[in-house]
Amino acid sequence: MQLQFHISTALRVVAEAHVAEILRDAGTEGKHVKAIAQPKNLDPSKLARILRLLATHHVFVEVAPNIFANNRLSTILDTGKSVESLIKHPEDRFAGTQGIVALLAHTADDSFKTSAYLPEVLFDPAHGHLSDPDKTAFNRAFKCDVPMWTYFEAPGNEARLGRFGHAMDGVKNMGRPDIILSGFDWKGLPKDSLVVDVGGGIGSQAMTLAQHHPHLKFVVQDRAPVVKDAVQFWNDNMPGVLKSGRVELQGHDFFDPQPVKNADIFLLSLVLHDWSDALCISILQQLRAAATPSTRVVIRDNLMLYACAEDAAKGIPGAAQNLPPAPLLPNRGQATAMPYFVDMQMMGFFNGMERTFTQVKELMAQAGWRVAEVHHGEPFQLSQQKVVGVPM
Ligand SMILES: C[S@@+](CC[C@H](N)C(=O)[O-])C[C@H]1O[C@@H](n2cnc3c(N)ncnc32)[C@H](O)[C@@H]1O
Repeated sequence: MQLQFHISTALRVVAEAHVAEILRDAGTEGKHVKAIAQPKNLDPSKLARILRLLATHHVFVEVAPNIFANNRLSTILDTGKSVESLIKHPEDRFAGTQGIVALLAHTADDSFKTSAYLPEVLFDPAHGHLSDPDKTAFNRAFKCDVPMWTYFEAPGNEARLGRFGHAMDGVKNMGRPDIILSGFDWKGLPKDSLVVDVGGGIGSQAMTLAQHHPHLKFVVQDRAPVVKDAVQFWNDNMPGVLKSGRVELQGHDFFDPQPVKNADIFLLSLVLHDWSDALCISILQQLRAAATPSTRVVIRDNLMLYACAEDAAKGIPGAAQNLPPAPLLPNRGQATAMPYFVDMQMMGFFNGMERTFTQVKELMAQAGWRVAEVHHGEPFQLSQQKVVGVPM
């Protein structure tokens, strides 16, 4: 188990060497590793060992000594672009893709390096108990003293910032891409209801909602440089929608007063898990201050379960869950380990965390929101849970 990290390294190498794209037309016969290594000038004998580790895990096939072919798992690494264009225009590598390779590259690079430094931070008497977003394992790994978001926006890190935006689209496409549609009655909202996607990234979730619910309007807010990247994403996928005004992209820092005062819904999708409790309360308070009596907040994050039984909060529609019988673990064990991995990422990147329902409910109460509804969804889908709040 303790050596599994080499798989992350190997996956990053093959993704950045465009191996799946090089092998696309080679079919089941495959190609010699010398030809695979050539476009990115890698040492063929080293690349062969990396590919062999992956083939041992059924990603790629070694069809004959040093000859490798794609298989079903390795084709997930194919961006669909030509090797020539990937090499000539690395800045466009993820544009128009499903973001899954961007997600893999982000986690095998940013997350992996960060995770390696987590023990150093946890055992540091000065930093181990802090929850500041600039005193993290990420800060140690990348030798910087600003939060990850600020670091990504610094000159020279454009590729990391762009990759992160597409990686969020990858998070969506890795599971059921329309998971945002379930667990809240978007259809039942009156015509022209305004959904504000706060910290919406390039707008992956808002786009799914906009495509399925033409009666809704959207403001997608994020940090200014992210919003700049979002323009192309919307123009490519929903041409004309920005021009029509149905969707607006807005640079906004969610720690500042919320400028939209007539929102029907404030959506916080995968936002609160990035922050400590105190900072989550600040974000929720800004939304509460801008809410009308009928505004609702929809929080989409993983709702964590203990690895043992816990009394679920009673009296709230949807809060109680059907748990599996023993000897299965109450949280279904390794089969649902993904949110626990994501939790480690949040700890390393931001001093953030994935929370239990009770923890989310308490944060909301401290910011003036009452939980009205909870949706747990299907057990094996990542980040699908939704908690709906109304002003207290
Ligand atoms: C984990 S991503 C989630 C993106 C999107 N909501 C989704 O579900 O795909 C968190 C987002 O929060 C944004 N963010 C971070 N700090 C912010 C701030 N102070 N104000 C607004 N957005 C911020 C990041 O740029 C990033 O796009």
